[in-house]
Amino acid sequence: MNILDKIVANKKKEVAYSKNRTSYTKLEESEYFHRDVYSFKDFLLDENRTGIIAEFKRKSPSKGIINDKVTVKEVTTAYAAAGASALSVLTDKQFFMGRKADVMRARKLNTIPVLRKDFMIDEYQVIEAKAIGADIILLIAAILTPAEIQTMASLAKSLGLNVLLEVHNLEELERSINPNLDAIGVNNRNLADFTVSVETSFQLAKHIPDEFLKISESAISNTEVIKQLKQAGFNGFLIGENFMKEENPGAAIREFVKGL
Ligand SMILES: O=P(O)(O)OC[C@@H](O)[C@@H](O)c1c[nH]c2ccccc12
Repeated sequence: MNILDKIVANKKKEVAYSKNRTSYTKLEESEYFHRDVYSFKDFLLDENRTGIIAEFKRKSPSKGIINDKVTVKEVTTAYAAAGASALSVLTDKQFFMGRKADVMRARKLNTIPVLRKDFMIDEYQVIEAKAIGADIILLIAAILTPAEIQTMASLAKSLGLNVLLEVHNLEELERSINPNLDAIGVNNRNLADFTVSVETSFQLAKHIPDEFLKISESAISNTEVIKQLKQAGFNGFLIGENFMKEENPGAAIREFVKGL
């Protein structure tokens, strides 16, 4: 079994457990369920912001522990203050050391969009994303059928959430695209074997229709690449490790944005 299969197998169990523990009714009673959602597009295209979607990630299957010493509060507020257009917060526990409470905390402390970063396989998680305060959900083409993407994306839209579809190649892009998506993210990391190449973004850019926001995800470690990605038509840049690997991720993003 490759890592993605393991993650999905574990996620199925986790979702079954959550469904048992917290009913749909309970989720809909959450204080965050009834609220205005921040528009991903407005913040990404805001000239006063950087287009960076800055990620809070303690651990990953490819790198192991990245940083388990910092708090959601210090990191996410520093990201936002440095001009991040959105925050990405991992909620997968087993493989990324994330928690749903991390999204709730990021939501409470910040006034920019929050992406719930997880492996969505069930509509329950979409409702849950809204209930914990997320504005954006991630749908990963590699683990979902086109029909599942369609169903989860339209549910998300009906709740006012923004939808980011993640693809890794042209085949995934072509089979998965549908009008309920707001943004297409090209993952430069192959989730099945962890190899990384920003070339993936450059290659796929021209195949993404202009009505969607274009995001380049993973392995972005310098501002030169961002300039090139902008030239190629990208509006957003999802960066995790490059900031999180530092003792002070807030200082790292502040330094980084000076180069933009
Ligand atoms: O830490 P990086 O290389 O900057 O990557 C961030 C982000 O793109 C990566 O964490 C990611 C992209 N797609 C995902 C799907 C699930 C979990 C994590 C991810």
